[in-house]
Amino acid sequence: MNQASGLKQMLAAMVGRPVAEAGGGHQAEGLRTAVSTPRRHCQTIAVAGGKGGVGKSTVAVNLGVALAGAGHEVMLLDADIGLANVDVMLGLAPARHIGHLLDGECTLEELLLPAPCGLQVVPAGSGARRLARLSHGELAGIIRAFDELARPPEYLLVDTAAGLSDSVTMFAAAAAEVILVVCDEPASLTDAYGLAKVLSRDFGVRRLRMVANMARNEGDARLLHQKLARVSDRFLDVAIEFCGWVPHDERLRQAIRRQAAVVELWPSSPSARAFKKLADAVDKWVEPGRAGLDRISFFGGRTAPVGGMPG
Ligand SMILES: Nc1ncnc2c1ncn2[C@@H]1O[C@H](COP(=O)(O)OP(=O)(O)OP(=O)(O)O)[C@@H](O)[C@H]1O
Repeated sequence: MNQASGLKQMLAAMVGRPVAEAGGGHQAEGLRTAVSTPRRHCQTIAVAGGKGGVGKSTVAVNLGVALAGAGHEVMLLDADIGLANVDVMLGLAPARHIGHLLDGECTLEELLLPAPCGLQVVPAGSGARRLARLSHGELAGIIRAFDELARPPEYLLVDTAAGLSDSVTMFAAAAAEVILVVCDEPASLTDAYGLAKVLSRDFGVRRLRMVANMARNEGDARLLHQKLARVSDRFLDVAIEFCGWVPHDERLRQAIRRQAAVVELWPSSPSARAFKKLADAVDKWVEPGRAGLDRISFFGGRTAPVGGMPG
């Protein structure tokens, strides 16, 4: 079995199964989970983009703080495992990280770090080579751990790594929604297209959202979206919807240097206003197909593909 079909079968095998039956691989067996109680609906949104440096973590952090500031319960999983930066961006000092969860040394709830406006962060851990090379079973174990939260949040944001690794595709495919963060650079567009291609072709994802980051104005942001959507409409079986834009903003850089969310530090700055608008838009997303879902599942009702992995 090649690696890709192993991943695909892992996803297919896990849809809808209780944790005990998930078969997430022996590496994930050490996961300790908290006692679960009845759960509420949770919207899971992966923030991805393919290319490094386009602003994925910036969008994930500030969207998270904006949603939390609007009164929602929000968790942010730093899924750039092994190269954590959400905790650094928010000036948090995690004592434990995902590696401890995988080793069965703590529950997911014990990992949660309080961040501004009530946001809760699941830190990724940094500098351990082992964390950068997690197996499918371990990645699946992380995803399944959220099913067992005693108190699921309203929103779970997942900040994915750069590239097209299994970790990126698995976390993105497991989320109910994926935001592609794109900026006006050829490599950002081609990498976002590459990710859209893998998610649609190999994981059956039929809708993605796009946020234009570091745009000059809404017109430019929409043009960028049109460039991506035109190609994806022609060659891929996935709709890429425009869902907002964030201007290039020096205040945002200053906030990052101060290890704070611009939304909290300078709420009236252009980027903070854009993040609040984005949070409003996200809060209006309707999920008719998934209405009534009563548990956190990255899989959120999306079926994984069956049969052979396309070449
Ligand atoms: N709208 C913006 N205005 C100004 N600077 C920005 C904006 N968005 C992001 N940046 C800057 O771009 C840099 C990269 O951002 P960020 O770390 O969020 O990217 P990333 O896509 O998560 O990168 P990686 O994949 O390497 O983790 C940061 O220094 C950040 O300050």
